[in-house]
Amino acid sequence: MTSPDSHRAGFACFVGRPNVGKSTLMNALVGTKVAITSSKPQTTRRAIRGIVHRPDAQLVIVDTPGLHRPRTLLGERLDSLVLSTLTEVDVIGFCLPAVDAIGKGDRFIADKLAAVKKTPVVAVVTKCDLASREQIAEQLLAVQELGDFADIVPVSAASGDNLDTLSDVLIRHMPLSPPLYEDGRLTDEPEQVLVGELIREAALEGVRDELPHSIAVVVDEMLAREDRDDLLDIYAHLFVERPSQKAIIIGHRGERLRDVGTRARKQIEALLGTRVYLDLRISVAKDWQRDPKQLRRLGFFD
Ligand SMILES: Nc1nc2c(ncn2[C@@H]2O[C@H](COP(=O)(O)OP(=O)(O)OP(=O)(O)O)[C@@H](O)[C@H]2O)c(=O)[nH]1
Repeated sequence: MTSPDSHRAGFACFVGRPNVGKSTLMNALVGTKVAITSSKPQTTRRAIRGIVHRPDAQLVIVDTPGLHRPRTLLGERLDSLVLSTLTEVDVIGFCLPAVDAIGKGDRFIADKLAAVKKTPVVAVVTKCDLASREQIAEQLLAVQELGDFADIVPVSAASGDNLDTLSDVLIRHMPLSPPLYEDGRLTDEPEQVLVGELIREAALEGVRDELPHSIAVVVDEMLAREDRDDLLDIYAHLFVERPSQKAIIIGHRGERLRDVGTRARKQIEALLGTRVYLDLRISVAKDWQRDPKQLRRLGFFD
């Protein structure tokens, strides 16, 4: 047993270009599915936390959206969210896939990180299961050239390789502190937000490239069915920006939307451990990404 005075606890976040494996890595560290993943870039829009509980330490992970150059109002908000997150954590994990050559996007982020002087940065070389030993070795050298990192750790979220080492390294940067959250909690994200993310994930499956950024989900209500303790009624709205997108989501005779609802419901039931009735509506919120009022309504302002 670790003595209470040597217990460490604190916050870490992962940054990196879209699609470098941040969400998958956080899920693998925490050991359950708390952030959504998909092969489409920029699926993460909220700081979702997962918590790694160990006898000697508690590591609270804040998952940040991909840091990228702002294009829309939504993009700008994401970036300011990322930058404020960076100064509030104890350590930053900068994710770079083993298989991609370091490019402009990575340098852009490295420059931003260099400006956040207070927070130590650990470079995490991700997706090592896809790379040869030589490729990994070369990438480690290339990453070393990219910036001044406290450590460089190669990992694979898919195979689980080196995840314990990564936790150790991140925890080394945590202050001495008793646990910040009660034992057994994996996430402090309100259930409603997680439910919304699962619906969005189901809606994103199989849609074309331009659509992902146009989909937002608002969970209006989650209520236990009267006289039943095994059934939860969930009322949610899917928002898209244009009528043509609405038609795509609905599909032929509503088949696609029904399918989205079924897949989302199964995921939600698995998450909450109860049966769920999901009432899913779809609406057009014209150009919501560029409209501050709509953004607020859809939950992108605090
Ligand atoms: N083979 C392999 N694939 C991985 C690994 N980690 C992530 N991936 C895949 O890479 C893709 C992107 O992963 P995400 O975790 O969604 O990436 P992200 O950086 O969170 O992406 P954004 O939310 O867009 O910022 C998904 O298809 C994952 O399955 C890994 O360790 N090995």
